[in-house]
Amino acid sequence: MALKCVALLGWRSEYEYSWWNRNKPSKSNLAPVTIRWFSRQRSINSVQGGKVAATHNHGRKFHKDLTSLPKPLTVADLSVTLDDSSKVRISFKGMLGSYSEDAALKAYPKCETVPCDEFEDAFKAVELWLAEKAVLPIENSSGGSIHRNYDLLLRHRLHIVGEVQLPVNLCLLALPGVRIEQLKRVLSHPQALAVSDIFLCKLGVPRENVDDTGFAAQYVASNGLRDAAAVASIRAAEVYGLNVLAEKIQDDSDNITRFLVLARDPIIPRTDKPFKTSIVFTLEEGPGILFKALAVFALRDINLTKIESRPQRKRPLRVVDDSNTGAARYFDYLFYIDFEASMAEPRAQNALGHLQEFATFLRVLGCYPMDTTL
Ligand SMILES: O=C(O)C(=O)C[C@]1(C(=O)O)C=C[C@@H](O)C=C1
Repeated sequence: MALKCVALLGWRSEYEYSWWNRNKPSKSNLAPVTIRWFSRQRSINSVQGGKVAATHNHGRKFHKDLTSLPKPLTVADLSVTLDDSSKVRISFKGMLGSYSEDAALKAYPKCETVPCDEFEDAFKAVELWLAEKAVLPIENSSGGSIHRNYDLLLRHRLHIVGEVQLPVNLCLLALPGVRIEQLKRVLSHPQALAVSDIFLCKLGVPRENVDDTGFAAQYVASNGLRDAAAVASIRAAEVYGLNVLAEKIQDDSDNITRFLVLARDPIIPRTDKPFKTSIVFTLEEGPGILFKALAVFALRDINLTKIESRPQRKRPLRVVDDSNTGAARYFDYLFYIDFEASMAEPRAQNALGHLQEFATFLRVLGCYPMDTTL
C-alpha cells in the first residue's frame, strides 16, 4: 500500500526532493541534477575543530569552513515549515497589494512576490522555473469556490504543498483629501464587491469590476481619480498612497479566503501535525456510486472539509439510449475532495485504495499541513 501511495503522489525520491529545496537553481543551472551521496565525501574528510581538512589525490591539504559544505541529509530536512522563505519566489495572480500577495507573504514572510496577469500565468511561472511556488485562491467563506483554479489544478502538474487561510478585511480606499460624499463609483474585484454588498448598497454608487483589488487601488492612485474609490486592503492603501475611508466593509465579519500553495514537487506527508489531502476523481455511472465513494472516508472516520464538482470538459455531455426514458442527457463530473488525514496514515491509504475500486480516474493533488492559524 505504501508503494501505491508513492505512485499516486508521483514523488521524486526524498533525497532528490530535499536537494532541490536546499539548492535553489539559478537560470543557468536548470538541468536535472544527480544527487551526490554526501556520506562518501565525508569518509575522505576529517573534522578538526570546526574545520574540515580534506586531502586531494595529490596529497595537498587545504582548510575550508565547515558551514560552506553540503550538510548530510537528516529527518529535519523533511520538515514542512512554510516560513522557511528566504527569497523564495512566489507567483500570484494580481498586482502588488492584492490579497493573493498578502497570502503569499503570510506563508513566506521574506519571499519575493512575482505578480502575474492570469491564474494560468502563475501556474506557468512555477513550471518554467521563474518562481518556486504559486499561491492561488481556491475558495472564499462568503463567495464560494474559485472554479477556474479547480480546473487549472487538473490541467497542470503542480502539487499542493500548503494552504493559507487569510481573513480578508475589505477597506474603502480613496486619494488623500477625498471624502466619501464625493464618490461617484467604486472599483474592485467582483468577489470583493459582492461580499461588501450591504455597505456598497448604502453608499449607492455604481460598482466597476476590475481584475484584482491591487489593480483597483493602483488605478485610482495612478489616474488621480477624485470621484472613485477602490475596495482593497490596508496594505494596498500603503503601497499606493491611498487613505482608508472605511474598514471591514464586508457583510460577514469573518470573511476568509483559502489559498493553495503549489510547487513542482510534492512534500513528504507526515503524521506529527494535522495534514490535509486533496484529491480529484471521476466515477462510473450508477445509482449510489457517489454515496459509496464518500463512504470510504466515513468508514475510516476521515473528516471531509470540501467537496466540489466540475464538468469534465472533454466529455461534457452524453446521450443515453432512447429506451431510457426520463433523463435523456446527463453530464460527466469530476469530484474534488479535501479530507483531514495524511497520506502517511494507513487509514488514508486504505480509503484511496477502496475508492479506486469504483473510481474511473483518481489523482492526489497534494498532501500538506493544515493552516490552523487566522
Ligand atoms: O483581488 C485580490 O486581491 C485577490 O487576491 C483575488 C481574490 C479572489 O480571486 O477571490 C482573492 C481574495 C479576495 O477574496 C478577493 C479577491
